[in-house]
Amino acid sequence: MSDLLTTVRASCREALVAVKDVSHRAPGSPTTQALLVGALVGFLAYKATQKRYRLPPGPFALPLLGNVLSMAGAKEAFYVKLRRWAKEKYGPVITVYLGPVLCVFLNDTDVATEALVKKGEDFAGRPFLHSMDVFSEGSKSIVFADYSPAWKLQRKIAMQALRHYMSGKYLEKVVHQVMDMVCDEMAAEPGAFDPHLYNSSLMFNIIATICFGEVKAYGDLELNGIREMFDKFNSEFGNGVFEDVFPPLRYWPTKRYTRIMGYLQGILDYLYKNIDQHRASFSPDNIRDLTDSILLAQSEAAREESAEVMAMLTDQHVGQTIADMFGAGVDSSRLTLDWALLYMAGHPDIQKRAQEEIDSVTGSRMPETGDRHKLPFTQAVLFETLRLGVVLPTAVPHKTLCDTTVGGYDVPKDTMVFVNQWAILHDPKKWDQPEEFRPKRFLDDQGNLKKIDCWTPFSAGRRACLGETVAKPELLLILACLLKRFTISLPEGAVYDPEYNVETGITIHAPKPYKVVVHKR
Ligand code: HEM
Repeated sequence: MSDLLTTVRASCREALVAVKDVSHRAPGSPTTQALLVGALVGFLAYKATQKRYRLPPGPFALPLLGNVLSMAGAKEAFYVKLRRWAKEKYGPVITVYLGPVLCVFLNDTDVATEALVKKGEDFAGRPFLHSMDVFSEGSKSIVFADYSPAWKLQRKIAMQALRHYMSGKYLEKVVHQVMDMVCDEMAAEPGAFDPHLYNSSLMFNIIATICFGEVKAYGDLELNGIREMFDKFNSEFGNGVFEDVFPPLRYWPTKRYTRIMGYLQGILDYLYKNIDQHRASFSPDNIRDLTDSILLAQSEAAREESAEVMAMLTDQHVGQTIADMFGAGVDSSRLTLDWALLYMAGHPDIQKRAQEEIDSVTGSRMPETGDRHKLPFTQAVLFETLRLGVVLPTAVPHKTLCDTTVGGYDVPKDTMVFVNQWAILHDPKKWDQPEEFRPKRFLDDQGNLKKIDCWTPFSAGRRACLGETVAKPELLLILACLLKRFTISLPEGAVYDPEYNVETGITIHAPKPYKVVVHKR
């Protein structure tokens, strides 16, 4: 490894000398120079790495851009292209260069399980991404922190708080309150409408109430502002930002990057305003919500733990834990609801069967969290939605913590590793007719829910979704309440088109905008 570092360092020196020379003779804009430095350093590091390791196969990488041009294109998302490459050319483990950065994509269940479960610790890191490091105030969030004692402690505390405040009767009360408001607004729609806005309002309000304790009115201006910033972030971030893969660009950022960081700063300002208000009125004898619960954990640790532990639980760690609830919890859940409503509108027979099941269990009352195990078919509808509409198609990137292997190939330490969840959950070898919406695949002959090992929308291993155990009951309750109140259909004459929106890049798998009509039941 030290040989490799020496080679890379020498290559970097050569690259810098070369760039100085180029810029001396043909001075360009700082951005051009930054790109040249990044490209040359990356190319030489690429050559050095290739010699040393038996890397997984992959497409030819251009010196300047790696494979980023393959990510562009209006027809096919990159994760779909990768599955095609895996089948036609390279097999399930593929090397791709995002600019100069070496990345490995895992495109089937077997190699993903080998990496995430069997060699869990080798693959448990998170890569350094400049944009996310700025947003997470130095990688102090659970999602973006590297594998470390600080991350473990933060994850443990957040899990305890989530179990308390995002489950059982508390969750049910919040969901019922928010759903009543949002469903009334939906019912007042005179005709067909895009449900995304309602699903977004619903999820932002639920998470904000769980975190900050107060249900906001429908159309609350502050929450709407935050929702808009999330939407703008999603529509601009797409396949990521150049600043993450070409370090010199960070000193001369692009306008898009500056806009994206502006949205993220707006979100942080909102969160810190609420957290500061909680701190000012905090009392350990009156824990009001999830934020208070995390503040309590922090104050208890301050009494009992060493300075070393407290350095892992600063005010910024607390703020970033709340940011995780919004960042990781809201988008995934609201997009899952977007897919669910589309599938329901496109499959009236399946919707009717779920409604019959819900009615038979709940009678004249609204569904409750305790009904969960009596609703296997409705749960199967949710599981199939999470499979087919896999909202985080490449999950969150991992990083190798040591030199390791997967699928018989070498993966050097510090490699960025993506798990192609979309390919795994659409794999024809594991799923019969994977493009079909068929909840029955999750039921056994007696109609009971069955466990399917390759169903991994929440990923697996050490970095698996922290929110899985709360997201499933929460989304089931929301879906059951929606189907109890409404029958959802496509507008007259509309054609069912469950296609994904290719413009959202590799980070998000969302349906193309569509409209529905709701009929009160
Ligand atoms: C439809 C709902 C959801 C889906 C499909 C989903 C999926 C995922 C996936 C695929 C990951 C990446 C795992 C990996 O790196 O291998 C993740 C991470 C994470 N999720 Fe979720 N998630 C959902 C809801 C939630 C909710 C409601 C919360 C919390 C309120 C949450 C909190 C987190 C956190 C904190 C992480 C980072 C875990 C870590 O790095 O240790 N998620 N989620």
